[in-house]
Amino acid sequence: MATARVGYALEPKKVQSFIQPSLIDYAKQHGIDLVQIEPTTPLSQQGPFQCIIHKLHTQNWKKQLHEFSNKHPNTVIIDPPELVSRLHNRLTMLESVTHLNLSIENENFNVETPKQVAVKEPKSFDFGSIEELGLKFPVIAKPLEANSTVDSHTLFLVFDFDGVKSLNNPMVLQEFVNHGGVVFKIYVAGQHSICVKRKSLGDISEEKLETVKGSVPFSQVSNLSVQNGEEGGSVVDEAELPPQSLIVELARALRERLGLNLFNVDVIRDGKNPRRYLVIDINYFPGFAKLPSFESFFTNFLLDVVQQTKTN
Ligand SMILES: O=P(O)(O)O[C@@H]1[C@@H](OP(=O)(O)O)[C@H](OP(=O)(O)O)[C@H](O)[C@H](OP(=O)(O)O)[C@H]1OP(=O)(O)O
Ligand SMILES: Nc1ncnc2c1ncn2[C@@H]1O[C@H](COP(=O)(O)OP(=O)(O)O)[C@@H](O)[C@H]1O
Ligand SMILES: [Mg+2]
Ligand SMILES: [Mg+2]
Repeated sequence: MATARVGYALEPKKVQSFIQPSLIDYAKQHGIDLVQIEPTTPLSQQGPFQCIIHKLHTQNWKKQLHEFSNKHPNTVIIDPPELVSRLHNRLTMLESVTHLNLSIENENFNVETPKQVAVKEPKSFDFGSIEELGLKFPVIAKPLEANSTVDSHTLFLVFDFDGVKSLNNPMVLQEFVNHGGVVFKIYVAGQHSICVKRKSLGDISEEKLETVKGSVPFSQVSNLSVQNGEEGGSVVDEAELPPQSLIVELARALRERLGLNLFNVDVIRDGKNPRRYLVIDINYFPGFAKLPSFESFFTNFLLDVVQQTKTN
């Protein structure tokens, strides 16, 4: 069996967590040679590649990739950097979710995004009321830039104007939706998708809202004793997954809209309306290694890509 060379360009931390010996072995047994790309060595000296997967965003890397792709148009680049970059801003990230037309099978479900607005300078926030922005407290403040840094993952629950003013850096203020403490993560690799459940922020009661002030970074949310305590595990265990047809359709529709193959989508289910789902986050090339049978999940995707290059 001829082997296909698939190059990967990833941060060392990601190589460690993702390119596990079990993945290398499984891929090899199925005819795929996973080859590490050294970003500081010219790409042209490291080929040939049937396919390149990557999660690096430096200008130098993007330039190399562009030049390589022009010279070797048959190498499939998973995925185009200019499309990946839409996920690096929390406003453009969710644009693809608007006006998703679901099929008849799923027509009883609504898939939306929470209301949100960008606030460039929270410190000089001068709106008369949060309602003017089409929002109401509590909101969740997320750094506008989703650029893989620790800061970009530091979120805040915000309960009032003082809370908004306490924030630094451009933020997105997003409606907080009670959802029963469970987030669904739909992982997509080309035509393959899988949904897993994870613990999320607990619901915030009306009584709580009367007593909590300001803003609270996420790491401290459980200190508020919002319903996020020890029972978290069983809440997750007991939650019902979204219907499989909805998962598959959402994965397919977003893959087409985004023009991307490797991503995951964080989805919550409105606690007041079980037919209303909200997409809250989309991540490029997430932690696939956390999935059950991730070796076969990912290798099957690579096999599809390699197969397509042969038939073209
Ligand atoms: O490292 P992991 O396995 O936790 O994966 C992270 C993802 O976790 P998830 O698979 O959704 O549970 C994580 O997803 P969340 O934003 O936490 O929902 C991100 O995709 C993160 O990448 P980045 O820091 O945004 O570039 C991912 O980090 P990298 O693996 O890309 O560093
Ligand atoms: N609009 C929202 N309503 C309720 N909970 C939310 C909302 N947005 C985010 N969360 C909670 O915050 C967590 C992190 O938010 P997310 O947007 O996924 O940021 P990150 O990119 O850092 O993962 C989610 O997994 C969920 O628990
Ligand atoms: Mg997330
Ligand atoms: Mg994210």
